[in-house]
Amino acid sequence: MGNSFLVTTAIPDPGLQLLSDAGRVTVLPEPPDYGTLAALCASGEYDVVLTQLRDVMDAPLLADARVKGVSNFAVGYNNIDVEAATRHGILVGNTPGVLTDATADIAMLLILGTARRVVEADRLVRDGKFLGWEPELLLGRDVSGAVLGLAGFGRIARATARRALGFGMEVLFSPRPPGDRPVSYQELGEFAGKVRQVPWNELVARSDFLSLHVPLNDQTRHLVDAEVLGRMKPDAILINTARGPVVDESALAESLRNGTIAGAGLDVFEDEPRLAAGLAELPNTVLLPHVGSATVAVRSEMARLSALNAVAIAEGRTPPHPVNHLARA
Ligand SMILES: NC(=O)C1=CN([C@@H]2O[C@H](COP(=O)(O)OP(=O)(O)OC[C@H]3O[C@@H](n4cnc5c(N)ncnc54)[C@H](O)[C@@H]3O)[C@@H](O)[C@H]2O)C=CC1
Ligand SMILES: O=CC(=O)O
Repeated sequence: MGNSFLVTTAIPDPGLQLLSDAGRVTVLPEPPDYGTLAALCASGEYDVVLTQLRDVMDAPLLADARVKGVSNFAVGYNNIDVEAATRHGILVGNTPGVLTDATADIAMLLILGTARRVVEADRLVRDGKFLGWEPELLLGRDVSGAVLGLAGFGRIARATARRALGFGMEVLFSPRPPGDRPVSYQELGEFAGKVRQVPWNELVARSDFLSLHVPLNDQTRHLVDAEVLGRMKPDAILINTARGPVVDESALAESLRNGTIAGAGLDVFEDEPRLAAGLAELPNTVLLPHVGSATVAVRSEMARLSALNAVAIAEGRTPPHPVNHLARA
């Protein structure tokens, strides 16, 4: 019972129970700012810190941290400098898989919601402006037959492809944009013959819906910038459930304003919780507050995985979902 865990924000059951079965647990009353988190990590009082994706664990913080590990309550770990963690002998864990379907549901919801103008339609009814069926009221666009372009072809992209095929969409993908990586027939698995790999430039030019499913890192930051937006079809819609900074959000707002592209469905923002100037006023957007994994069952599974990672690290074992590996002494 010598283990000690720092939890930066309370997590659902059974996470805290699993941690307290294995040691002493400190849950911070409110999300810590950078300085507070750095001081707590440097205090030597905690074996493992259980972080949220807004907790910045950068190289200077990790250099001074006296912890064995960081367990991130998320599959994405762009908030952690993993290279620095490895250098300082700090293990990192994440929560892959359990949130794949829920996040793909949100990608599909954004595709349907932008295509069928759901926010505008809802507002019209609530504003008392629905005066009865009209032949040309709020005409949207068809999803069936439209081309869905997937940037990335990992877990969430594949789950989105599965849904899109069910809706009769044509699915193209580019596995590691902006570069290329051939995906073998074998690797395509259930998708062989159903989806097609194309180079990034072709994906951008051909997609009616371009949906982003890459992690945020140095190669993917601003993957979609003004130049890429300018090469999309004027009636195309951008969907982002990955990370905000994968898109240059100011350039996106401008492109939506001036009709370079037709719409955007966003679950993530470049500087959360702030939005780029003007984005919230644009009617051709569906904007969600980063709720890709937000179901009761999924958050509970994420809590379980992040706690299991934390306990394993504290006890000197390899976590069930490691992001890095340390060289053996
Ligand atoms: N909106 C939300 O609430 C959620 C957002 N996410 C985001 O979705 C991302 C994808 O999650 P998964 O599909 O589970 O990940 P994954 O690791 O299964 O798939 C990532 C894909 O991106 C590709 N990729 C392209 N460029 C890359 C690069 N430069 N470096 C590394 N990989 C590159 C990989 O090859 C792979 O096909 C997460 O990293 C996270 O940022 C994940 C869960 C919920
Ligand atoms: O954005 C959420 C994640 O799990 O990553």
